[in-house]
Amino acid sequence: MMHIERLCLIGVGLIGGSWARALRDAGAVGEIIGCGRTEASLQRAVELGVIDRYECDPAQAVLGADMVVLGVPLGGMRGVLAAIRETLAPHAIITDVGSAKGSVVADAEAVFGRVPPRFVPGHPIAGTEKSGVEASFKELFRHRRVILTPVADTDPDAVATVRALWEVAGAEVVAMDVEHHDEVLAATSHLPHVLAYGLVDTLAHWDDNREIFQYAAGGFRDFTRIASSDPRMWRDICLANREALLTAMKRYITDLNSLLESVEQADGERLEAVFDNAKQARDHFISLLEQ
Ligand SMILES: NC(=O)C1=CN([C@@H]2O[C@H](COP(=O)(O)OP(=O)(O)OC[C@H]3O[C@@H](n4cnc5c(N)ncnc54)[C@H](O)[C@@H]3O)[C@@H](O)[C@H]2O)C=CC1
Ligand SMILES: O=C(O)C(=O)Cc1ccc(O)cc1
Repeated sequence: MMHIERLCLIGVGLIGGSWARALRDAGAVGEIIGCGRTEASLQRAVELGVIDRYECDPAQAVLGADMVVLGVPLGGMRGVLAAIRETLAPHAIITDVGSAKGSVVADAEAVFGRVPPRFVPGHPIAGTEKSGVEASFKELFRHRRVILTPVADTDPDAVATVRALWEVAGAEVVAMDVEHHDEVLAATSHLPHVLAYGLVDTLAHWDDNREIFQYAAGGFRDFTRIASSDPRMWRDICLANREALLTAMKRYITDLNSLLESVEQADGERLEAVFDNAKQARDHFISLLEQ
């Protein structure tokens, strides 16, 4: 099995913490050094056994590391890369878990002049609406997909190592190009989060006493769970994947306007046709997920 002697995790939260737990559980790592902004949460990560020790300065944290995982929000990636540039070991593999990939690739280019060959951009398509190391758990990536988006110069050995470490955590790894990743995720993840936040915000403005929320059924709860996600993280994702998100939002608005027309015109046939098509598409993809 793949073994990493010293792993440095910068940003010890839900995603980085869950991966660290899974790697440790499988015996795939020797030592895990954490790094973050708040000492109290790093201390907690040590108590939980997620990391062995921590450093508050990223430049110190990466010293001697064979692998560096960037588990910070997208808005923090560039600063962290700049901070570790001088002290990173030449053989070290770097990867990240950010929800958009074009922005991380641009950050690496800005800091290093080009994407370093041993930098493997990655994105686990798994998570929850919770944040922080307390919410992390080792099974998070089991039977979930992880997308790696290597660029032309990325070292195939580094890709193979990152792939093997996700597989240790139970994930299924696929490779995709950066632009395609950002378009697909804008449609399937970033747009739904914007819609959930937007809907809850609209209803909250509508009724300042929040009375209507008392009468919300299960469907409302299902639809809006993701509006409990971390607002700063989602601000960063929307800004990082602006172009693709804009395209997805415009498409959705066009279709929503057409639904509005159907309601306005009391066009039951058209409403039913849209709902029927949506139900078939969803039932199909859910059945694929459950296979
Ligand atoms: N939450 C989710 O469901 C998923 C999140 N992601 C991505 O994973 C990354 C991390 O997300 P989570 O683990 O959910 O967040 P989190 O909030 O649980 O963890 C992030 C950690 O990074 C630390 N941090 C923030 N800025 C930092 C900086 N400049 N330097 C060092 N540490 C810093 C925070 O204190 C926190 O401990 C984000 O880029 C996000 O887009 C990817 C897949 C799923
Ligand atoms: O909470 C949920 O269901 C999510 O959708 C989690 C999630 C958040 C961000 C990602 O980039 C990937 C997955």
